[in-house]
Amino acid sequence: MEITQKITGKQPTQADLLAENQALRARLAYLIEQAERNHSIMMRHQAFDLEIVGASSFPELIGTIFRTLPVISDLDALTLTLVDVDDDIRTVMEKLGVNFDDFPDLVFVPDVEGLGFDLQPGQQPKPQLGMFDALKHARQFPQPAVRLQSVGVVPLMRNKRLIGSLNLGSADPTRFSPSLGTDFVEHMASIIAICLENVISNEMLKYMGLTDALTGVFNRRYVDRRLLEEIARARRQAYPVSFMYIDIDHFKRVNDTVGHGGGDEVLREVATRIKAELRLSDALARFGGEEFVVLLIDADLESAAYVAERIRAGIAASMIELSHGVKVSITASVGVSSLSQVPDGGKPEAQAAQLIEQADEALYQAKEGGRNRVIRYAA
Ligand SMILES: Nc1nc2c(ncn2[C@@H]2O[C@H](COP(=O)(O)OP(=O)(O)OP(=O)(O)O)[C@@H](O)[C@H]2O)c(=O)[nH]1
Repeated sequence: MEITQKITGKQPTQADLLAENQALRARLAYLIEQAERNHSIMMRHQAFDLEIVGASSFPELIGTIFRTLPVISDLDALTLTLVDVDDDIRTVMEKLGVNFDDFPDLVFVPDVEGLGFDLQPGQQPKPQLGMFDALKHARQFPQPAVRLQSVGVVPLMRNKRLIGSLNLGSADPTRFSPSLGTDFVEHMASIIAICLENVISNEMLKYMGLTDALTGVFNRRYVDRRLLEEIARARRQAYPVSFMYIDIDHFKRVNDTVGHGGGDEVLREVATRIKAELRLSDALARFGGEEFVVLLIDADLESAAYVAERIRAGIAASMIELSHGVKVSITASVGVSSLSQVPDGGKPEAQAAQLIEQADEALYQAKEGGRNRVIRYAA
């Protein structure tokens, strides 16, 4: 009101006051709307933060990020790049059953240079906001669904270590401009980085607890647990489950000839040869010593024995060359059993024990029968 008076030098009319009042009301309504929108964005981001903090596995976390963040942040593209030295993350996750085909927007690079930040010694990389450049951003956005115009590539840092980048894309050219403040995206990236590091560490621990350190295949704990799950599932869905006991013949002699280190190399090679004959759904484990077991899903005794024969032949097919050049000839005996041979009814624990016992019994017969052979359990 005062302003109107000063400028014009005359008393405002009622119409002036009304117009001004209306303008102020409109401005107020706009500000309220803005505040409500910001509040709603904040609430959605808070809910998102809670959701990702609560994720208990790698696929759950990645799935939540890809599903939720583009919606609450109104993005046309969202991808995540992770530094994966020596493919460790990928290998472990695949072992734990993660299917990376489910996450086409998850990109791995072998080193921090692959992230494309301008890395200066002693300085933390900064978010890069600006126009989309198909050449420069091809790695971050391998297959954008829409024509991107502007992007934000935000570093993911943990304890001053660059672990990846969060890549935000928009079809709006003004969305990510270099002059835009980066506090918000940096905050978001820091929470995502913490969650990623936690979940990856947990998955690594889980993996170590379920695998055999020497050969990298599963251990007994894993098979015991998986067997119970599969027996329960096989009962519900009525598909066959079979089990195989594989024992290297005269392994003591191998150790005596090539030493314990040489014996370890043989164990690793045997694991590789067994794996080459298996399907992704089968589980290979080392039960300790020179014994391996395989849990075959959706395979009856007949087909399990067929796979067992291929494994036996694969182990015996060629000599194993050790790192110091010595070659050793190896054979293995195999016992096979199938859940269909286990009496129905009983508890899954009892059925699992019986399935293992029957394969062990068949293995014993294979050894007795002269080794280097496959025997099916016969009641
Ligand atoms: N190198 C190596 N040897 C192992 C490991 N665990 C067990 N062994 C050896 O595996 C051998 C198993 O020997 P036995 O159980 O007597 O059986 P075998 O000599 O394979 O004879 P058959 O099974 O009857 O054909 C022993 O010499 C163990 O020391 C391991 O992790 N590394």
